[in-house]
Amino acid sequence: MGELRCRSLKILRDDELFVDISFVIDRSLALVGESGSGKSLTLKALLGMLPKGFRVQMECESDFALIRGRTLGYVPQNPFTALSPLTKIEDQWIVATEKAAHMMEQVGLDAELLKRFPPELSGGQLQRVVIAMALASAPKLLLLDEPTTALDADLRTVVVKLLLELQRRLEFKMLFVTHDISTAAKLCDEITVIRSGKVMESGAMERVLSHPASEYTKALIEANFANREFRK
Ligand SMILES: Nc1ncnc2c1ncn2[C@@H]1O[C@H](COP(=O)(O)OP(=O)(O)OP(=O)(O)O)[C@@H](O)[C@H]1O
Repeated sequence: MGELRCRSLKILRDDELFVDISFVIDRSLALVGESGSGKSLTLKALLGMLPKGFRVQMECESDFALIRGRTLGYVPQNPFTALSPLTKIEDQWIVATEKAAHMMEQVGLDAELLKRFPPELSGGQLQRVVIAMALASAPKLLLLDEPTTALDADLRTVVVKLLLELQRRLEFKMLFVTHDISTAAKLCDEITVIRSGKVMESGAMERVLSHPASEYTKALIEANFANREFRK
């Protein structure tokens, strides 16, 4: 599968330009930036889910079309709010329902959990359910919106390991949107740093983390790794 190359992705509302970036996703790209930098808008633009009043101008090339629920899987930010608490999980499974039990097993869950209501599952289990749902249509690209920030550090590590293992098995690309550089570093090969809707720098994860080209990236890395056990 070839790369997804977005030479230009612009998001506007009236004449105001919110996002104006370019990026390439080969295997896995982390789009990193502070709150309000335009990460969620970018994901929503790719998914065709921009809020009312916003429009996108996109020049992207890939050997697959971008279709939500088919070639694009989406893992939202918070597993606790992603599903309705009052409906059994099996009744919230919309795409590829025949694969629900199989996908639950793929993410290491007992298919019996499909019969439960979301509040009867732990945060980690819920996150796995949401990932299983997103992968049920065998997407070419999985879009992840800070999927681990609502989880504690141990669970975050488990989810990252699971995603890497699933990627090896199922061969999808990942676009991981986050302000958490340490998790991004564990999950992605490459990184694009954005600020106020503009690219500050991009490149191989290791290179950018060890030799950031911009002061902004340097500060972001330092803030991120302060009080962390990472870099061991
Ligand atoms: N529905 C909306 N209406 C008006 N402005 C919006 C809307 N959604 C986003 N914005 C604005 O667009 C900019 C980018 O927002 P976006 O949600 O993409 O940021 P983000 O990088 O995902 O932030 P966070 O990490 O806090 O989720 C911000 O200035 C935000 O205020």
